[in-house]
Amino acid sequence: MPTSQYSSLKTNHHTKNTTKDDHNNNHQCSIIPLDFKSVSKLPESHTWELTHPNPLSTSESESIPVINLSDPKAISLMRHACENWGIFHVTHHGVPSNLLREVENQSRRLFSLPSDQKLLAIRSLDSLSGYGLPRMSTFFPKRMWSEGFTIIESPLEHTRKLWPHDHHQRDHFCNVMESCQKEMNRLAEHIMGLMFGSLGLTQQDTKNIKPKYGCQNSNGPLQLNSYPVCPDPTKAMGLAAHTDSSLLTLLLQSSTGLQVQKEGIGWVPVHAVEGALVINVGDLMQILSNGRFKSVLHRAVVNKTHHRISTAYFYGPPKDVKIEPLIQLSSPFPLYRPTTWKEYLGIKANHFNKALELIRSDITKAQ
Ligand SMILES: C=C1C[C@]23C[C@H]1CC[C@H]2[C@@]12CCC[C@@](C)(C(=O)O1)[C@H]2[C@@H]3C(=O)O
Ligand SMILES: O=C(O)CCC(=O)C(=O)O
Ligand SMILES: [Fe+2]
Repeated sequence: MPTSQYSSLKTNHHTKNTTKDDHNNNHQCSIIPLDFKSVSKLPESHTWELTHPNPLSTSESESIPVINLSDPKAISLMRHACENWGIFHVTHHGVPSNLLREVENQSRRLFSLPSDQKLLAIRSLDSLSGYGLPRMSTFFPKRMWSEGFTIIESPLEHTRKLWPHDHHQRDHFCNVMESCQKEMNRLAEHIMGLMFGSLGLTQQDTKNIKPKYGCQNSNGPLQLNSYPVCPDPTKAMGLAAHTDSSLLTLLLQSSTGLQVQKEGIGWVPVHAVEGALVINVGDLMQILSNGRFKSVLHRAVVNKTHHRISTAYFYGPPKDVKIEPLIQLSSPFPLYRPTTWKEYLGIKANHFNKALELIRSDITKAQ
């Protein structure tokens, strides 16, 4: 197992005034998902005080843009989508549909294992990979109605624990997820190129910038999310509102459940579009574009009738690469100071939604 570039990150925001035991208990509670099959009523621990009424139904002009990547207008549509929404669908993306179907099948297979078997692959205190509740769970008093499996670089370490004897299943799962990482990485790099174009960078600028991000990270983090059928969806939360730390996130959702916050409107559903992938702008892209592209606040809701699965690929720079506002976009001054993805994940682990604010450059704080 290669040492992960993120493995030294620790979450220590909840250690104040607690003993080591409290800390471990607290952490265990915030990492171990419920055995969803064993409950028929929404437990108090999973009942959120703020109920979330159905989002506004969207009229044509308010729905998330769908961009056909083979359309010559894709670049200008992308600029509009990134400035106004921070999220869009892409079609004609080149990722084989049978691979996407198989990613979902394999993910269902993993999450339908008995709870005690899944717990063999539980994420450890100081690592990002493995089975468990979303990492941001410690920031919320209530538990989310979901479980996740995070793959950092390779799924092998954890799948060995899930399927110790079934080599065939394990190899198949790993092959499918690794192909998914490769395909998603290729697509993310293509979309990054289009985004640079849409920010007004010349082809030469793009050529100079791209090698900084590319290649080394061809198997970036993959997050499998599972949202089991919920007895009382209006009082539960699948994944609480957050932005992603990545440059871009590529999401496969085969049924609707994702919602985004739109200024002046509220929560807008991102309907599943057959064959499409959802692309959202992450915090590092907001930094790189000097605030032109907004990292979008989003959440996932649950439902009463079907077990929803989603898969997110987080595209970001290699570990030592500093991300800072592009010089071409930094007039009159850069809004953010340079940071690496690794450093930023550490800040996010401690300060969650305040992380972006914390790396605003001194010059803007002095204003
Ligand atoms: C590379 C990443 C990106 C992570 C951390 C790490 C692995 C898991 C990702 C998520 C997935 C769920 C939402 C989020 C907010 C979370 O809690 O874990 C994400 C977080 C981030 O985008 O910051
Ligand atoms: O399940 C979804 O639609 C959203 C998943 C997500 O936001 C994430 O994994 O970061
Ligand atoms: Fe997300």
